[in-house]
Amino acid sequence: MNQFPSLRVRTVRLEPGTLRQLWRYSDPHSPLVFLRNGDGIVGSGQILWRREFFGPDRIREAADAWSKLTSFAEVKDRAKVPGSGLVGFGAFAFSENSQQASVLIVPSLIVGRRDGIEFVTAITADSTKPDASLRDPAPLGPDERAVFETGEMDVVQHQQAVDHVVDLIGSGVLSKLVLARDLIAKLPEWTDRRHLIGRLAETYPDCWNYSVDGLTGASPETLVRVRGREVRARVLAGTAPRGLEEHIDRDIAEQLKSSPKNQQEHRFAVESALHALSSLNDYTDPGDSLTASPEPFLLALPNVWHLASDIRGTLPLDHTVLDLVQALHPTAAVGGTPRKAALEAIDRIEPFDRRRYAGPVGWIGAKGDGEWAIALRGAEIDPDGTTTAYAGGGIVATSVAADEFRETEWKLRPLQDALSSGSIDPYGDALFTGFGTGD
Ligand SMILES: C=C(O[C@H]1C=CC=C(C(=O)O)[C@@H]1O)C(=O)O
Repeated sequence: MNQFPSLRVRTVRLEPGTLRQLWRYSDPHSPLVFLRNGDGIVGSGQILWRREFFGPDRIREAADAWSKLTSFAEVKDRAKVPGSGLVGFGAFAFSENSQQASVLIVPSLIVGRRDGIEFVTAITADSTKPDASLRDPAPLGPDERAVFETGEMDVVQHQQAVDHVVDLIGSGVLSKLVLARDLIAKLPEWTDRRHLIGRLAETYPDCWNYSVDGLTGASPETLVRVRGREVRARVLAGTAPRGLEEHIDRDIAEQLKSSPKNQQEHRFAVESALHALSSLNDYTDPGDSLTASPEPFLLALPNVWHLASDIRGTLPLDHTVLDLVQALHPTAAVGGTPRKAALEAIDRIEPFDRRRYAGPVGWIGAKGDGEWAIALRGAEIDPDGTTTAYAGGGIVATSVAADEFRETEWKLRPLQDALSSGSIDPYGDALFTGFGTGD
């Protein structure tokens, strides 16, 4: 594959209402999907360009490679909405020490929808004319389910690790650390993976339904999105389960909102995002201000409540969304505070490579715009069907190990339900009268 082929790109608009559920247009075995509320983009056809990146400079190198590739591209875009024109799908490893490749991928065909505008993008790398006609999605194949088993960290190891982190925090080395655990399953190779995405999209429509290079899930957290010069991020930290009965559910939400432990966990995450974004821009121009929600609000998902804060800012001149991804990753919603000490401790304490769990997943456009989620509530699904799901939680000084384990169970539900037998029941047995004693 030529390192930097001269891509020819054509986007045409479709008659509104032409497209079916977008995930159906993806490849059954290697879906490329980035959707929310039914809008977004799906790649298929041939992989025209794929680059892998490793190590501490993986995001910067990807940004450089993307800017070279786009400088050679000829783009005719008749839709001009986010996701139309030339787009690269990407997923980055959480840790600079990961063995897992971070990737940027350009497929030959992209189908998308945004605010009622539907489009097809065709791309060629051999100087032939791109044919932007819509192809029917492949018929759905087998829908096999998988059952999860304990991964590298069982309940006892997890609780010991939480206690250890609480001790580290007590000794003043850290203020917060996000500790994760894993589950393993085997999805039969012949399974049509679109079923999994379809179920996630149906149950968690407000989340980013993503699938890039085997990394698949439904994440509620926007790392960063850029449209023109407008920058948005949504920081999540602080979690409680949903209650089945309305009054219990409301009580749980109120307890979450007034919980000093969760508020503290949340504050660290917001501060880390604001610090990263302000490091790129001096915001001396009043039109370029950086603002965050004055206080966290409650975000309801089918399986959990979160404390959430929205951040708005302006893209510094001559920057792209990947520059912001590079600055932000990892926020203290998935790493910790202080960042460096937390990352070293995560590498030491977790007995597995996070791979791309909790890393940035999303897309970048030819002009440097794009949408990136944090790859949460998901799994790495290898080509042979080996599936590793991950979930973590923020540990602070007052964390209690048993509560932290339960929290990872709620967070594993989206993927477990979508992959295991039986119909999806996002509430499941999450009928609680409280959410722990960690305050
Ligand atoms: C690390 C995860 O969630 C993060 C995002 C929201 C709430 C979190 C928390 O309450 O700990 C985590 O910071 C995960 O889902 O694996």
